[in-house]
Amino acid sequence: MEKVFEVKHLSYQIGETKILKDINLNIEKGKYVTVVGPSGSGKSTLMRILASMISPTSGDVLFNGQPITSFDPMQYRQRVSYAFQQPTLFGKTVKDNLQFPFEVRKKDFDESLVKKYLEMVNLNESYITKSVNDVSGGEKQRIALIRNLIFPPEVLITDEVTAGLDAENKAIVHKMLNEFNKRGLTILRVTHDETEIDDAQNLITIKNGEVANV
Ligand SMILES: Nc1ncnc2c1ncn2[C@@H]1O[C@H](COP(=O)(O)OP(=O)(O)OP(=O)(O)O)[C@@H](O)[C@H]1O
Repeated sequence: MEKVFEVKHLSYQIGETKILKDINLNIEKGKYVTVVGPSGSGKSTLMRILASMISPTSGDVLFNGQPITSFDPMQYRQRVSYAFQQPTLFGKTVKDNLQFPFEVRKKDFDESLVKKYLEMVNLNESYITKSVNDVSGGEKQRIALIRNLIFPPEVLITDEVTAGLDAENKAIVHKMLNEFNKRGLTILRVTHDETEIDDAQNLITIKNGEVANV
């Protein structure tokens, strides 16, 4: 199997505090990997490193066989997309957010495509013109998620993106992500959700900054 990520002897520390300790792991292309572990164990830190938002103190991360440091950050972000634990919407309207993926790619806004994505996460087309102040936390999460997917990346990292959703909307997000995964998207999902953990095909457990299983 082809590896999308190879993590070798990766450590991360802040001052004297060791947050990640000698992490070694491979992520295979096309997998749906679930990352679990106690609060504060280092899951988000590891995901932020894979998303190239922070650099490890030591060790290497290869993306498609190349060090992630060798990629242009803007290009890398289009290939490896990170959906935050607490998403923020920027600008004034939902449209400002969903236009952004087109702007960074210098493409014309495609309203019908955006409407299709909104529908996928159970939001009707009227959301396009809504003010960012008038959408709920769970709606924000779903809008931020589709912002990551309008132009599908090669890898999607989701950090507890279903945490604030009710059962119906959780199921909708699961279905959407499963479909993207079936079409080839590699997904790394951080979660504390028992159902998501029970359903997981590939589990990575992080404990005290270390991989507890591979
Ligand atoms: N910028 C920072 N400065 C100081 N400590 C930090 C920083 N970032 C993370 N930490 C610490 O590193 C440890 C790991 O944090 P991290 O967010 O990676 O954990 P997590 O496993 O994702 O937790 P949770 O499940 O609660 O989201 C925690 O003890 C946290 O307090």
